[in-house]
Amino acid sequence: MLTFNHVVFNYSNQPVFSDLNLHVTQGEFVFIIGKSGVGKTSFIKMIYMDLIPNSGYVQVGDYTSDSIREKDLPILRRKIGIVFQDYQLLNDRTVYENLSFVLEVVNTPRKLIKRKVLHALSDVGLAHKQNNYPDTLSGGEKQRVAIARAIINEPFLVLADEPTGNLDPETSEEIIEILKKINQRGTTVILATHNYELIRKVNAKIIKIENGKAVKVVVRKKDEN
Ligand SMILES: Nc1ncnc2c1ncn2[C@@H]1O[C@H](COP(=O)(O)OP(=O)(O)OP(=O)(O)O)[C@@H](O)[C@H]1O
Repeated sequence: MLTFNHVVFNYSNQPVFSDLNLHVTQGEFVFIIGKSGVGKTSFIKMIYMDLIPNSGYVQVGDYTSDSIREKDLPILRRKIGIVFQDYQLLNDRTVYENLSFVLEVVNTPRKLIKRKVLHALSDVGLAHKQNNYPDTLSGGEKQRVAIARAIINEPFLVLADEPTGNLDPETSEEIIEILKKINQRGTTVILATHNYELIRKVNAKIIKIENGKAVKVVVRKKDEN
């Protein structure tokens, strides 16, 4: 489903990945950890092919970074849901409109839009806030709207870049629970964080980025003795 094969990546004069290799299969929950500046955001951007390796390749579903065509990028990105630390909601649109917008741009019939928006909002427990504007929501609620937006096109993969970075520990746990629920339906979830507390809360594969490479990590879970 996702492969990084001998990926080398540098910004103009900043080396980031020297030989990154990893494989994720459909349905996995994967944490990408590593200290600040190690390249977690760059890693996520390589998955939706906003960044392309200098050498090696990234394969995502049916697409490979060294052969993907410009016109295929929107098709790939429609199949991937992305959640950011700062939510990236449209503040001049209601919660409903933030979600319906995503479906309108792909010409979804109006009747289906309503059904899908309400379904996605009830998945994150926010159907009752559909007419609110983002600035009337808490940080946790904003992130739940962002997750609803990410899953509305039924992606095979959800990428979350530090999704709990602006949230308190309890709210962070709620966000992780929602992502777990999405994962249990078969959607692959890849979550990048430097919050090592989070990783004890889910039975997940943990990959640490270190010195430009990916290293698998085994962590004892909180509920294990
Ligand atoms: N557009 C850019 N141009 C040049 N260097 C960049 C650019 N974006 C990031 N970098 C550098 O590349 C390295 C990796 O950055 P990246 O944002 O991927 O790390 P990160 O692990 O996500 O960090 P954080 O946890 O602090 O967000 C850092 O040293 C950063 O300064």
